[in-house]
Amino acid sequence: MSSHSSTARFAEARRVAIFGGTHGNEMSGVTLVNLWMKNSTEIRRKGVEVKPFITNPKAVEKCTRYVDTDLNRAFTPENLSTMGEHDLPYEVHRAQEINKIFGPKGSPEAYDVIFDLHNTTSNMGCTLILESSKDHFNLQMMNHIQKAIAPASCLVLLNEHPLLKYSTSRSVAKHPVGLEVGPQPQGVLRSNIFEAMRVILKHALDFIELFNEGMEFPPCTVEVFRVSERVDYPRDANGNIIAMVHPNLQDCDWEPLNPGDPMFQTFDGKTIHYQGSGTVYPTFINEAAYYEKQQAFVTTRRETLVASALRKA
Ligand SMILES: CC(=O)N[C@@H](CC(=O)O)C(=O)O
Ligand SMILES: [Zn+2]
Repeated sequence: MSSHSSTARFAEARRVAIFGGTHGNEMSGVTLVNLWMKNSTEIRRKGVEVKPFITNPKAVEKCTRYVDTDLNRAFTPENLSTMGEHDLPYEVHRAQEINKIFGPKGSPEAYDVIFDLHNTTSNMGCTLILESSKDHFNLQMMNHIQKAIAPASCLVLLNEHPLLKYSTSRSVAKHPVGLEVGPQPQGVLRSNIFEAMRVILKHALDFIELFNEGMEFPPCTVEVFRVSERVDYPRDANGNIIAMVHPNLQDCDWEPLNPGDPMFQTFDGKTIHYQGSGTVYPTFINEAAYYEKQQAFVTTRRETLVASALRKA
Protein backbone atom coordinates (compact mmCIF):
# COMPACT_ATOMS: atom_id res chain seq x y z
CA MET A 1 0.00 0.00 0.00
CA SER A 2 1.28 3.42 -0.89
CA SER A 3 1.18 5.86 1.94
CA HIS A 4 1.60 9.16 0.11
CA SER A 5 -1.42 11.42 0.33
CA SER A 6 -3.23 12.19 -2.88
CA THR A 7 -5.53 14.99 -3.87
CA ALA A 8 -9.23 14.21 -4.31
CA ARG A 9 -10.56 15.75 -7.49
CA PHE A 10 -14.20 16.37 -8.23
CA ALA A 11 -15.94 18.20 -11.04
CA GLU A 12 -17.17 21.70 -10.26
CA ALA A 13 -20.39 21.76 -8.24
CA ARG A 14 -22.63 23.59 -10.70
CA ARG A 15 -26.03 22.40 -9.50
CA VAL A 16 -26.94 22.79 -5.87
CA ALA A 17 -30.35 22.49 -4.20
CA ILE A 18 -31.58 23.57 -0.80
CA PHE A 19 -34.48 21.47 0.45
CA GLY A 20 -36.91 22.76 3.05
CA GLY A 21 -40.10 21.14 4.26
CA THR A 22 -38.96 17.55 3.91
CA HIS A 23 -40.79 17.54 7.24
CA GLY A 24 -43.63 20.03 7.03
CA ASN A 25 -43.54 21.03 10.71
CA GLU A 26 -39.82 21.93 10.88
CA MET A 27 -40.21 25.64 10.44
CA SER A 28 -36.67 27.03 9.99
CA GLY A 29 -36.10 25.21 6.71
CA VAL A 30 -39.64 25.85 5.48
CA THR A 31 -39.31 29.57 6.21
CA LEU A 32 -35.80 30.01 4.81
CA VAL A 33 -36.61 28.17 1.60
CA ASN A 34 -39.82 30.15 1.10
CA LEU A 35 -37.85 33.34 1.70
CA TRP A 36 -35.18 32.37 -0.82
CA MET A 37 -37.72 31.37 -3.43
CA LYS A 38 -39.04 34.95 -3.26
CA ASN A 39 -35.58 36.55 -3.23
CA SER A 40 -32.48 34.51 -3.93
CA THR A 41 -29.87 37.26 -3.52
CA GLU A 42 -28.52 35.73 -0.32
CA ILE A 43 -27.93 32.26 -1.78
CA ARG A 44 -26.57 33.35 -5.15
CA ARG A 45 -22.97 32.34 -5.83
CA LYS A 46 -20.75 32.80 -8.91
CA GLY A 47 -20.98 29.96 -11.40
CA VAL A 48 -23.51 27.92 -9.40
CA GLU A 49 -27.21 27.34 -9.84
CA VAL A 50 -28.67 27.23 -6.31
CA LYS A 51 -32.27 26.01 -6.27
CA PRO A 52 -34.39 26.41 -3.13
CA PHE A 53 -37.17 23.81 -3.11
CA ILE A 54 -40.05 22.77 -0.83
CA THR A 55 -39.98 19.00 -0.91
CA ASN A 56 -43.25 18.15 0.86
CA PRO A 57 -45.72 20.98 0.12
CA LYS A 58 -48.76 19.02 1.37
CA ALA A 59 -47.12 18.41 4.74
CA VAL A 60 -46.05 22.08 4.92
CA GLU A 61 -49.65 23.10 4.18
CA LYS A 62 -50.89 20.96 7.07
CA CYS A 63 -47.88 21.76 9.26
CA THR A 64 -47.32 18.10 9.90
CA ARG A 65 -44.25 15.87 9.51
CA TYR A 66 -45.81 13.97 6.59
CA VAL A 67 -49.15 13.10 5.06
CA ASP A 68 -48.95 9.34 4.33
CA THR A 69 -45.40 8.26 5.11
CA ASP A 70 -42.07 9.86 6.08
CA LEU A 71 -40.59 11.45 2.93
CA ASN A 72 -37.10 11.25 4.46
CA ARG A 73 -37.33 7.44 4.45
CA ALA A 74 -38.94 7.16 1.02
CA PHE A 75 -35.98 7.29 -1.39
CA THR A 76 -35.46 3.54 -1.58
CA PRO A 77 -34.67 1.80 -4.88
CA GLU A 78 -38.03 0.00 -4.62
CA ASN A 79 -40.01 3.22 -4.15
CA LEU A 80 -38.14 5.04 -6.89
CA SER A 81 -38.75 2.30 -9.44
CA THR A 82 -42.30 1.23 -8.60
CA MET A 83 -45.10 2.00 -11.09
CA GLY A 84 -48.77 2.66 -10.44
CA GLU A 85 -48.79 6.44 -10.00
CA HIS A 86 -52.30 6.61 -8.58
CA ASP A 87 -52.54 4.34 -5.58
CA LEU A 88 -49.11 5.24 -4.22
CA PRO A 89 -48.75 7.03 -0.87
CA TYR A 90 -48.34 10.78 -1.48
CA GLU A 91 -44.72 10.87 -0.33
CA VAL A 92 -43.71 7.92 -2.52
CA HIS A 93 -45.12 9.69 -5.54
CA ARG A 94 -43.40 12.88 -4.42
CA ALA A 95 -40.09 11.04 -3.98
CA GLN A 96 -40.35 9.92 -7.60
CA GLU A 97 -40.96 13.51 -8.75
CA ILE A 98 -38.01 14.78 -6.70
CA ASN A 99 -35.83 12.01 -8.07
CA LYS A 100 -36.76 13.08 -11.63
CA ILE A 101 -35.93 16.73 -10.97
CA PHE A 102 -32.75 16.35 -8.87
CA GLY A 103 -31.59 12.84 -9.74
CA PRO A 104 -31.81 10.20 -10.85
CA LYS A 105 -30.20 9.04 -7.61
CA GLY A 106 -26.82 7.45 -8.28
CA SER A 107 -26.56 8.78 -11.84
CA PRO A 108 -24.11 11.29 -13.37
CA GLU A 109 -27.07 13.61 -14.07
CA ALA A 110 -27.89 13.97 -10.37
CA TYR A 111 -27.46 17.33 -8.62
CA ASP A 112 -24.01 17.86 -7.16
CA VAL A 113 -25.02 18.94 -3.67
CA ILE A 114 -28.34 18.90 -1.80
CA PHE A 115 -28.66 20.61 1.56
CA ASP A 116 -31.71 19.34 3.43
CA LEU A 117 -32.89 21.61 6.24
CA HIS A 118 -34.32 20.04 9.40
CA ASN A 119 -35.17 21.03 12.95
CA THR A 120 -35.12 18.83 15.99
CA THR A 121 -36.85 19.16 19.35
CA SER A 122 -33.61 17.81 20.87
CA ASN A 123 -30.94 20.08 22.31
CA MET A 124 -28.45 19.27 19.54
CA GLY A 125 -27.39 22.74 18.51
CA CYS A 126 -26.10 22.91 14.94
CA THR A 127 -25.53 19.49 13.45
CA LEU A 128 -24.41 18.54 9.96
CA ILE A 129 -25.43 15.04 8.91
CA LEU A 130 -23.31 12.97 6.52
CA GLU A 131 -24.12 9.59 4.99
CA SER A 132 -20.61 8.56 3.97
CA SER A 133 -17.19 8.72 5.62
CA LYS A 134 -15.55 8.48 2.20
CA ASP A 135 -16.92 11.62 0.59
CA HIS A 136 -13.88 13.89 0.79
CA PHE A 137 -15.72 16.80 -0.81
CA ASN A 138 -18.24 16.75 2.03
CA LEU A 139 -15.55 16.21 4.68
CA GLN A 140 -13.68 19.27 3.43
CA MET A 141 -16.94 21.20 3.46
CA MET A 142 -17.50 20.23 7.12
CA ASN A 143 -14.02 21.46 8.00
CA HIS A 144 -14.60 24.72 6.15
CA ILE A 145 -17.92 25.36 7.92
CA GLN A 146 -16.52 24.51 11.35
CA LYS A 147 -13.58 26.88 10.90
CA ALA A 148 -15.79 29.62 9.49
CA ILE A 149 -18.32 29.64 12.33
CA ALA A 150 -15.80 29.35 15.20
CA PRO A 151 -16.05 30.09 18.11
CA ALA A 152 -19.63 28.90 17.53
CA SER A 153 -19.71 25.18 16.94
CA CYS A 154 -21.32 22.73 14.64
CA LEU A 155 -20.96 18.97 15.11
CA VAL A 156 -20.96 16.29 12.44
CA LEU A 157 -23.24 13.27 12.76
CA LEU A 158 -22.23 10.40 10.48
CA ASN A 159 -24.92 7.87 9.67
CA GLU A 160 -23.58 5.00 7.62
CA HIS A 161 -24.94 2.33 9.93
CA PRO A 162 -25.98 -0.74 7.88
CA LEU A 163 -29.36 -1.04 9.65
CA LEU A 164 -30.05 2.46 10.98
CA LYS A 165 -29.23 4.36 7.79
CA TYR A 166 -32.33 5.47 5.87
CA SER A 167 -33.12 6.67 2.37
CA THR A 168 -33.20 10.45 2.65
CA SER A 169 -34.42 13.11 0.23
CA ARG A 170 -30.90 14.50 -0.04
CA SER A 171 -29.52 11.05 -0.97
CA VAL A 172 -30.55 11.86 -4.54
CA ALA A 173 -27.48 14.15 -4.80
CA LYS A 174 -23.86 13.21 -5.35
CA HIS A 175 -22.99 14.98 -2.11
CA PRO A 176 -25.87 14.84 0.39
CA VAL A 177 -25.73 17.13 3.41
CA GLY A 178 -28.32 17.20 6.18
CA LEU A 179 -28.56 20.22 8.44
CA GLU A 180 -30.29 19.64 11.76
CA VAL A 181 -30.70 22.54 14.19
CA GLY A 182 -32.36 22.51 17.57
CA PRO A 183 -33.94 22.72 19.99
CA GLN A 184 -37.07 24.00 18.29
CA PRO A 185 -40.59 22.66 18.87
CA GLN A 186 -42.52 21.34 15.89
CA GLY A 187 -44.51 24.08 14.15
CA VAL A 188 -42.56 26.82 15.95
CA LEU A 189 -39.97 29.33 14.70
CA ARG A 190 -37.23 30.46 17.09
CA SER A 191 -35.03 33.29 15.88
CA ASN A 192 -31.79 31.85 17.31
CA ILE A 193 -32.35 28.51 15.55
CA PHE A 194 -33.39 30.19 12.31
CA GLU A 195 -30.29 32.42 12.28
CA ALA A 196 -27.94 29.56 13.15
CA MET A 197 -29.24 27.57 10.20
CA ARG A 198 -28.91 30.55 7.89
CA VAL A 199 -25.26 31.12 8.87
CA ILE A 200 -24.30 27.47 8.30
CA LEU A 201 -25.81 27.58 4.85
CA LYS A 202 -23.98 30.78 3.99
CA HIS A 203 -20.62 29.16 4.76
CA ALA A 204 -21.57 25.96 2.96
CA LEU A 205 -22.35 27.92 -0.20
CA ASP A 206 -19.15 29.95 0.19
CA PHE A 207 -17.21 26.69 0.29
CA ILE A 208 -18.76 25.59 -3.01
CA GLU A 209 -17.90 28.91 -4.62
CA LEU A 210 -14.28 28.71 -3.45
CA PHE A 211 -14.01 25.13 -4.66
CA ASN A 212 -15.39 26.06 -8.07
CA GLU A 213 -12.95 28.96 -8.30
CA GLY A 214 -10.12 26.44 -8.02
CA MET A 215 -9.04 26.83 -4.41
CA GLU A 216 -6.97 23.95 -3.13
CA PHE A 217 -8.00 22.62 0.28
CA PRO A 218 -5.13 20.97 2.18
CA PRO A 219 -5.63 17.64 3.96
CA CYS A 220 -7.44 17.99 7.28
CA THR A 221 -9.10 15.96 9.99
CA VAL A 222 -12.79 16.06 10.87
CA GLU A 223 -14.23 14.86 14.14
CA VAL A 224 -17.47 12.97 13.56
CA PHE A 225 -20.01 11.25 15.78
CA ARG A 226 -20.82 7.93 14.16
CA VAL A 227 -24.32 6.50 14.70
CA SER A 228 -23.94 3.37 16.76
CA GLU A 229 -27.22 2.17 18.33
CA ARG A 230 -30.86 3.11 18.62
CA VAL A 231 -32.23 3.11 22.16
CA ASP A 232 -36.01 2.75 22.64
CA TYR A 233 -38.07 3.85 25.63
CA PRO A 234 -38.76 1.10 28.16
CA ARG A 235 -42.19 -0.37 27.38
CA ASP A 236 -44.73 -2.74 28.92
CA ALA A 237 -46.00 -5.90 27.28
CA ASN A 238 -48.58 -3.86 25.33
CA GLY A 239 -45.92 -1.59 23.89
CA ASN A 240 -46.81 1.39 26.06
CA ILE A 241 -43.97 3.60 27.27
CA ILE A 242 -43.28 3.15 31.00
CA ALA A 243 -40.44 5.64 31.49
CA MET A 244 -39.19 9.06 30.41
CA VAL A 245 -35.73 10.29 29.54
CA HIS A 246 -33.99 10.80 32.90
CA PRO A 247 -33.54 14.46 33.92
CA ASN A 248 -29.75 13.91 34.03
CA LEU A 249 -29.82 12.91 30.36
CA GLN A 250 -32.51 15.28 29.06
CA ASP A 251 -30.97 18.10 26.95
CA CYS A 252 -27.50 16.54 27.29
CA ASP A 253 -27.05 15.70 23.61
CA TRP A 254 -23.39 15.05 22.69
CA GLU A 255 -22.31 14.72 26.32
CA PRO A 256 -20.64 11.45 27.32
CA LEU A 257 -22.92 8.74 28.70
CA ASN A 258 -21.06 6.10 30.68
CA PRO A 259 -22.10 2.62 31.80
CA GLY A 260 -24.12 3.02 34.99
CA ASP A 261 -25.26 6.59 34.23
CA PRO A 262 -28.99 7.38 34.65
CA MET A 263 -30.85 7.02 31.37
CA PHE A 264 -34.61 6.72 32.04
CA GLN A 265 -36.94 7.50 34.92
CA THR A 266 -40.07 5.40 35.37
CA PHE A 267 -43.38 7.07 36.22
CA ASP A 268 -43.02 5.80 39.79
CA GLY A 269 -39.59 7.39 40.12
CA LYS A 270 -37.20 4.49 39.53
CA THR A 271 -33.99 5.15 37.65
CA ILE A 272 -32.90 2.96 34.75
CA HIS A 273 -29.16 3.05 34.09
CA TYR A 274 -27.19 2.80 30.87
CA GLN A 275 -25.83 -0.74 30.53
CA GLY A 276 -23.47 -0.37 27.55
CA SER A 277 -19.85 -1.42 27.50
CA GLY A 278 -18.19 1.97 27.13
CA THR A 279 -18.64 5.70 26.73
CA VAL A 280 -21.11 6.82 24.08
CA TYR A 281 -22.37 10.22 22.98
CA PRO A 282 -26.17 10.24 22.83
CA THR A 283 -27.99 12.55 20.47
CA PHE A 284 -31.54 13.14 19.20
CA ILE A 285 -32.47 12.78 22.88
CA ASN A 286 -36.27 12.83 23.26
CA GLU A 287 -36.88 13.96 19.66
CA ALA A 288 -40.67 14.33 19.27
CA ALA A 289 -40.77 12.77 15.81
CA TYR A 290 -39.02 9.61 17.00
CA TYR A 291 -41.70 8.34 19.42
CA GLU A 292 -43.33 6.69 16.40
CA LYS A 293 -39.98 5.23 15.44
CA GLN A 294 -39.44 3.64 18.87
CA GLN A 295 -36.35 5.73 19.49
CA ALA A 296 -35.63 7.66 22.68
CA PHE A 297 -32.14 8.60 21.49
CA VAL A 298 -29.33 7.33 19.36
CA THR A 299 -25.86 6.58 20.67
CA THR A 300 -22.80 7.67 18.74
CA ARG A 301 -19.07 7.13 19.03
CA ARG A 302 -16.47 9.80 18.43
CA GLU A 303 -14.10 9.27 15.59
CA THR A 304 -11.57 11.36 13.70
CA LEU A 305 -11.64 11.10 9.91
CA VAL A 306 -8.90 12.26 7.58
CA ALA A 307 -9.97 14.25 4.55
CA SER A 308 -7.53 14.25 1.68
CA ALA A 309 -6.55 17.43 -0.11
CA LEU A 310 -9.27 18.63 -2.45
CA ARG A 311 -9.22 20.49 -5.71
CA LYS A 312 -11.56 20.69 -8.66
CA ALA A 313 -10.79 18.41 -11.58
C1 LIG B 1 -35.95 15.08 13.53
C2 LIG B 1 -35.67 14.68 12.11
O1 LIG B 1 -36.54 14.76 11.29
N1 LIG B 1 -34.45 14.24 11.82
C3 LIG B 1 -34.08 13.79 10.49
C4 LIG B 1 -32.62 13.49 10.45
C5 LIG B 1 -32.08 13.39 9.06
O2 LIG B 1 -32.43 14.23 8.23
O3 LIG B 1 -31.29 12.48 8.80
C6 LIG B 1 -34.90 12.56 10.11
O4 LIG B 1 -35.19 11.73 10.97
O5 LIG B 1 -35.25 12.42 8.95
ZN1 LIG C 1 -36.73 16.55 9.89
